[in-house]
Amino acid sequence: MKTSIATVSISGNLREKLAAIAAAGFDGIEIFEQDFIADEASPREIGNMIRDHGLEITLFQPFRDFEALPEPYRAKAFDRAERKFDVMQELGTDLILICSSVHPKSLGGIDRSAADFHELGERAAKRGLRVGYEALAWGRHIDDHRDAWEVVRRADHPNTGLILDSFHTLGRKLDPESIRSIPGDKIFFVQLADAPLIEMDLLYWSRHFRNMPGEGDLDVTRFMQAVMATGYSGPISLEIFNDQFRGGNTKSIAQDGYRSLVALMDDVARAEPEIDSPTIPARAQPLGVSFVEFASRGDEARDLESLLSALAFEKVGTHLNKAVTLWQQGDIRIVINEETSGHAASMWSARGTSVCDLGIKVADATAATERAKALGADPFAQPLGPGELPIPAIKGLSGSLMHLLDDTADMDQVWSREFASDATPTGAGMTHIDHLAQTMSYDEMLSWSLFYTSLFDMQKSPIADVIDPDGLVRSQVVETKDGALKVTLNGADTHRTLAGSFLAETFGASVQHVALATQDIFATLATLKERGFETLEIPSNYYADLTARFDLPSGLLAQMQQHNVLYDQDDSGSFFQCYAPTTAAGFFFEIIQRADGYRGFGGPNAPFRIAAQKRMQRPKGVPAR
Ligand SMILES: O=C(O)c1ccc(O)c(O)c1
Ligand SMILES: [Mg+2]
Repeated sequence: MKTSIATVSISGNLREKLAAIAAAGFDGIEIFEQDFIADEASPREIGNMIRDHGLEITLFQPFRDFEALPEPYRAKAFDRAERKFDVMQELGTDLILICSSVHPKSLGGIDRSAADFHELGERAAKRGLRVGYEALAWGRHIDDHRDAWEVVRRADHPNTGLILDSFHTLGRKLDPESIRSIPGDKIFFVQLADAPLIEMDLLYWSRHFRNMPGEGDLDVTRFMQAVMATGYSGPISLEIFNDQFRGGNTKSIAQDGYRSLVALMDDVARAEPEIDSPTIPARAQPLGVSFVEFASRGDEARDLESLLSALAFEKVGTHLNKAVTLWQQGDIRIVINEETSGHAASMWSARGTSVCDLGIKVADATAATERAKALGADPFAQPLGPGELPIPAIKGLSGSLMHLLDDTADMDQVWSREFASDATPTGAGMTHIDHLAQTMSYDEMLSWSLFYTSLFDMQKSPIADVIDPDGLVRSQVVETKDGALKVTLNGADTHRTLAGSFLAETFGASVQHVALATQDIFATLATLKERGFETLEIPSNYYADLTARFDLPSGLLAQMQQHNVLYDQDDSGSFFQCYAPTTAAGFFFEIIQRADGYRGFGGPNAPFRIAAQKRMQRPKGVPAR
């Protein structure tokens, strides 16, 4: 099946768009009229340029306000169509999209429209062209794909067909099952878009908020299942009108698009096994975080080591061949990489001390890597030194790296083999990494949530607002059903927020905090206190408010206040959390205890935590700004 994307979906001029679309792996483009009118080359030259990129022009669009007009408008509409046919022949494409009319003079009437489409089909046939009719969700008389199909059916011309667009069907809450009764050969083209569920005017929603399948809340998979059931075999094409994407990174938005299409078609094949069979491995099941690796150097590395020591981590090994050390507590492994060449070195040069690599444990690392590659991720490999194990890795987003580990091929022995370490120090009782918190610019949140949910069997939560004293941060949880891997994505709009200043300090690093789980936070903190560990100070106002919000025993409250522990409670259980001081760049560790199956992340405490961290970062006596 051919993949395609509309040129409106990404930013840049036509040439930049073509390069990015071809590089991402698409077979073709829907060319938007504006995109080629704005270019200085002739339609013929543009057509050749597109083909030189190895791309096909799957569709020319849009053509508006054509059908059911009275004279003299009707004749004019046919003349306009003939002019567009000229352009299409120059460009070298045979299909035009005609969207349902919003013209104030349009008379409507299924048979009137059908007659117009019969005649247009006849004129198109003379030139070897085809016309496709799409119901805009806000069309004046036709706003439902079922009515558009009735027009096409009655037009009864081999060169006139239907165009389906998931947004117009799902955005209007029309049942996509109704597509199953349309003959597949009369569907000339299929456009796909998702969108977040927000109550607003349909036209405005469609033109500004569409996003890639899987990034929003519409059931695009079910829509596509119905399309495939008809026997449709034409291109599947993304048509995404989105303000962020129009201003985003051309290359990475195109890559997101390709990733979303591959994941969608895999979902469709798995949901409709009678129609298609999957061709790529299923989403990988993450089993947890195997390691977090920091790129660091010199004094910065010593500072990080002091922080880890204060948190009762032990240095349990040094790498066979490299300037890399392993720090451990329970099942938590922190790797400090001070190599002067390779990935960590370049990350350190660009970003200073920051997380440069994540190890994710999965059931089958080879299958997970295969899936990642099929979704467009680049595999990553560095030359292996003597005694080193080949562990598959992929490049993530924004320069990040992810290793995928399983228990085969001796991968579980990497620590003993490469670091001569079999120790499992208990330290202060922290057992495993509960979650990772990634910071990014707000614009990158969709890319990251798609990255995780398309590669792994993980679900995303709705986006929540977190109030920073200096701005808003948007936060979203991406996690497995069983909670084995939990990642929070935090999107910053301004550099003045804590998250935003971390991004600026580290030039786009991603993991800003790592949450470490303990079964008994007070025992852990008592041990850490003996080692001179100091937690982030929480003001007494917070504890006064806790007393008002929850019915807590006074002994517990005093204990929390003594250790600067924050508390949350909901239907799922209760939660204790406390924070280590932030590093110079703004990275920090959090220590948490979940009780009675609490599933949240202490969201209500975030504004107080952020305010406290900002106070701690600011030298005393210096005003905020
Ligand atoms: O917003 C529009 O006008 C518009 C134009 C062409 C399309 O294919 C579409 O889905 C919407
Ligand atoms: Mg459309």
